[in-house]
Amino acid sequence: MELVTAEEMRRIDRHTIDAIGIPEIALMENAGRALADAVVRLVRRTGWHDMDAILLEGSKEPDAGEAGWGGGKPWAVLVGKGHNGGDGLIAARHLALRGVPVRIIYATPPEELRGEAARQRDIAERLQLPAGVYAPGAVDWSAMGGIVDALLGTGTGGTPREPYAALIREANASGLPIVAADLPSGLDPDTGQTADPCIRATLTVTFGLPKRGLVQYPGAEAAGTVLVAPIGIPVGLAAELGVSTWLLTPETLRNVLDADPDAPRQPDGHKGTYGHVLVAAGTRAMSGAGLLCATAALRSGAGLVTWAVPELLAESLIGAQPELMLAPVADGGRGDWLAADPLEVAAMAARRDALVVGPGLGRVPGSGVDGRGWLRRLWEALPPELPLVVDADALNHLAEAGDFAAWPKRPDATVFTPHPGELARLTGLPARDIQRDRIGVAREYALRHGVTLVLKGARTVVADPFGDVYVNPTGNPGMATGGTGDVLAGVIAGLLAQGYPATAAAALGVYRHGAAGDRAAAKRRSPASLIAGDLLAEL
Ligand SMILES: NC(=O)C1=CN([C@@H]2O[C@H](COP(=O)(O)OP(=O)(O)OC[C@H]3O[C@@H](n4cnc5c(N)ncnc54)[C@H](O)[C@@H]3O)[C@@H](O)[C@H]2O)[C@@H](O)CC1
Ligand SMILES: [K+]
Repeated sequence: MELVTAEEMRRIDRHTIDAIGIPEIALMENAGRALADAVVRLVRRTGWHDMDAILLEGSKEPDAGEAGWGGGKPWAVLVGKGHNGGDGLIAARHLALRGVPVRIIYATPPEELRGEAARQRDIAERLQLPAGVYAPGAVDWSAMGGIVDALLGTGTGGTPREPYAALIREANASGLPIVAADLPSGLDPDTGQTADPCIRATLTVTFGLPKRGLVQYPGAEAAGTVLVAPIGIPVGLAAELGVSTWLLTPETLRNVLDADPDAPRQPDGHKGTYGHVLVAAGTRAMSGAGLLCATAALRSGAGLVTWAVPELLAESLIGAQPELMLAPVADGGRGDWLAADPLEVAAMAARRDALVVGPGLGRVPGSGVDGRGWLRRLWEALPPELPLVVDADALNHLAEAGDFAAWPKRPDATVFTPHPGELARLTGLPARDIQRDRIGVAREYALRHGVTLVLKGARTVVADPFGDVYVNPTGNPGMATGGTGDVLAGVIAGLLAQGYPATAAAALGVYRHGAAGDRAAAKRRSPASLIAGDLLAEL
């Protein structure tokens, strides 16, 4: 399923209306009706199984409670002056038709509505649906059962102005369930940034295709549960018009990335069939990072995993995970990576099917060892087609080098897995700016540097070197704990060794890693007690 910007949605709507000839009013009618249908299901508790709209992956099913929402009281339908307001007016009509009482509240004088929205205003008036114009403090919210937010949609620009802002604040403060039309008013549809104020919806019914902002935080939180309602946009039109951002679902993995998440193992396969990973990770203070990474590579299905470690550590790690092979690297008795010869690591890697470098590599501040030179020598000595995952401290070495743009390109086989702090060091942008537009920044970096970029954090973004982006819905806040990144790097390396192309390996890896985290969290009393090692058994 594609994720669209407001501009892309406008292009798709326009094409459907102008080139295909489906009248605008038909799309709007479908939208308003789907919105009403969702509200009726919450009021009547009739369930979601037979609904046309689909629950967006990563969204929880809306909970209508024991009694259903609204307790028989009218629903306040908040109407803005654009087409989003038109959707609200159509929803109000269908709610009334189905026996749910409504009160239309125009944010601005109804004379200001134009086009289709004005036509819906006139229809509502002829049907004598109760309506009034908003005045601050004049709405008795306690008399309402719920709220439909049809104030602002994809035509929003910037922070809601008055009187919208005051109305949004009152709606949020009412404590009533809010169902947003297309997106919560105040949400930036492209980036997921929320204005002050922004509607806090319990449920969002989005029309045609999900907007990017609905799956990126904090927008994902403001949207609540997201239902995607078909409104008559032809299947395949988004792809035809060049949309290149997807929600990472099993269908996306299968149909866009050709990576079947449930692919069976070959009945006659042997350990050689599934590739051999070399893990260069772990140092004296952080041997666990290497162990988690290497074990995760095994759990991802790689046939063989060799864990390279500085020689001094090797003895103490014997038997730590019996399925792993250990490869001590000469370290002059110092137990750290930067004392090891990168050419020796490259030679070891050349005989394997994938290399992951970075977890627990150490930065050795003040050691006098030049981390920048170390990583570049490794990079240049590796066979250019050898699949490579660069994680954690290796990314920091790369950032310190400062001249990565001048390094030789290895576009088909390189995956970087930074969290926002590491990407901040790589790009020189403040982490805050990265978080404000994770999709945009990740896409730009991957395109510019010819790598597959995995930007970690809630709703991990995978960007490939050709401009395609995938947003992962799996995972939970319990996974914000040391070591989960090491597990992810190992999983991706394991998939690379099995022959998945870089982007498919990265996408399948983040999807499975998040799903493993969700299964592990479900088994614990609280997700907060999750530790990285819990993920291994769930992979
Ligand atoms: N174009 C189409 O074919 C369809 C559009 N649909 C609906 O139409 C919406 C888009 O409609 P519009 O493009 O008319 O835009 P909106 O209805 O989102 O909002 C535009 C109106 O809000 C005002 N506005 C913008 N930013 C504001 C701010 N910060 N504070 C206060 N007012 C602000 C504008 O002046 C304009 O009057 C979609 O979100 C969707 O709900 C659906 O009916 C489906 C079909
Ligand atoms: K809205």
